[in-house]
Amino acid sequence: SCPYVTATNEQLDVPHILEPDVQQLLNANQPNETASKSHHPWTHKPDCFHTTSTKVAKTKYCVYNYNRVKGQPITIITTPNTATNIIESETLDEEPIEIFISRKQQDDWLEGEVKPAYEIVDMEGKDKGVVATRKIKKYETFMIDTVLVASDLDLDKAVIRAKRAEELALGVDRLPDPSVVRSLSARAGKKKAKKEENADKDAKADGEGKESDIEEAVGELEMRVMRTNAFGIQAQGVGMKGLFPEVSRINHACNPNAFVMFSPSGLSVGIKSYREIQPGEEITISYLLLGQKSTDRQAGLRKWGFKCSCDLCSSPPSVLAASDERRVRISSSENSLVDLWKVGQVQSAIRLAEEIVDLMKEEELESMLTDEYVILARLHLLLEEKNKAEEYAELAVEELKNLGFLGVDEREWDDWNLEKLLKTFGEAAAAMRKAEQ
Ligand SMILES: C[S@@+](CC[C@H](N)C(=O)[O-])C[C@H]1O[C@@H](n2cnc3c(N)ncnc32)[C@H](O)[C@@H]1O
Repeated sequence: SCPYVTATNEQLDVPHILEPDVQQLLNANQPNETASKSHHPWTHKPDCFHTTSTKVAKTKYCVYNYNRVKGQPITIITTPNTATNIIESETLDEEPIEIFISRKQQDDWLEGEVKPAYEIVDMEGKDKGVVATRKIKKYETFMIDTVLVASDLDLDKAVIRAKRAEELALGVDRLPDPSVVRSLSARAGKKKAKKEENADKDAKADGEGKESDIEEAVGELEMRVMRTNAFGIQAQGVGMKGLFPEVSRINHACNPNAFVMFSPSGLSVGIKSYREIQPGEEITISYLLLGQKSTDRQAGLRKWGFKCSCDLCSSPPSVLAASDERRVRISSSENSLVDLWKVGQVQSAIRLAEEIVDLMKEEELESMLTDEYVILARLHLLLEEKNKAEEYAELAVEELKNLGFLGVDEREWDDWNLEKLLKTFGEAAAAMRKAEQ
């Protein structure tokens, strides 16, 4: 299988370099002839419905259920075309473990040599969260998860809410264990607790308190779970909301200790640590692009419907202000750097890039450094300082390896040199090309 993975919460535009390989992988598989004869390979007859909004083109959507050969089942709500693309690419049966961890690690995992790294626990003010049960090494991939419910983003505009809720509920019903989804709802948990409390009271006061148990409309609970716990994914180029049973329990932090990598199909994810994590420490990822200042982060998280209480956001005002100042300086310096480059002030651009590197380190934004290293390599090349350029290229490649962007096969790491790096990379290279024009 394809060893490459991509990430969303990085600044680098890695998917670009990966595209040819991913394409190869997808084209290698022949269309499934039997798919049209019955509802095979789906486990149930797809339940289809149409656009209700007059503002968008009339489109057919269906609820598809599939029991994987390996791994967990999946519900997909999308157009027949997208569903066919997904099933024909055979990505539904990809082996996430082969994508995210090396052969050696796989053997250790399968032989039970690697202890489970985390557990899901109650978390003050955040319902549940994930904490480490052992030391997690820096850059270790310690969690692998596969999407259980995937729902086309276009549905939101195309179909009225009640219909979406009804179809979502049907899709969840058709899973072998619908409670995996339903138990993700914070309110479901509370409602259950309340019910038990009331049952107690009932026993004592003969039926009192029953009125507090108001029934919800069909699918409301599932809609809430998708809103709170699902993440954005891309499957066959289509934007979807994806519900990953375990990853969905990881809370957000603005300075997280872990991050998400997506498999080429977008349907599996690996969670990898940015730094060493101690037993008992909460595992966090960022729901946002890294590097933003606090007001922008809070605005971004409002869409998720919560106010962030992570360590950085709860730090004293002076600490938060200092962090914001550094972050604002990083982004304004990045702009100035491009301007300096444009007018050929290479020395000044280098000084600015070095300053950005220092600021990113101070802000513990090491995962954003690759771009800066690529820029520094290019700038030094302009001054014909080949050795310096190669030094920075090595730093960039090291960072990419650590973050998992170069895949898990160590044999493929060696041919990453300055030339290949500059040819293939990425957002930094594109920005520079623009500046050079
Ligand atoms: C993807 S879920 C994470 C798991 C969730 N705590 C649970 O028990 O299902 C996202 C929700 O967790 C809570 N949450 C996550 N990160 C948070 C943070 N930094 N501060 C406050 N609440 C947070 C919010 O309620 C948010 O809507």
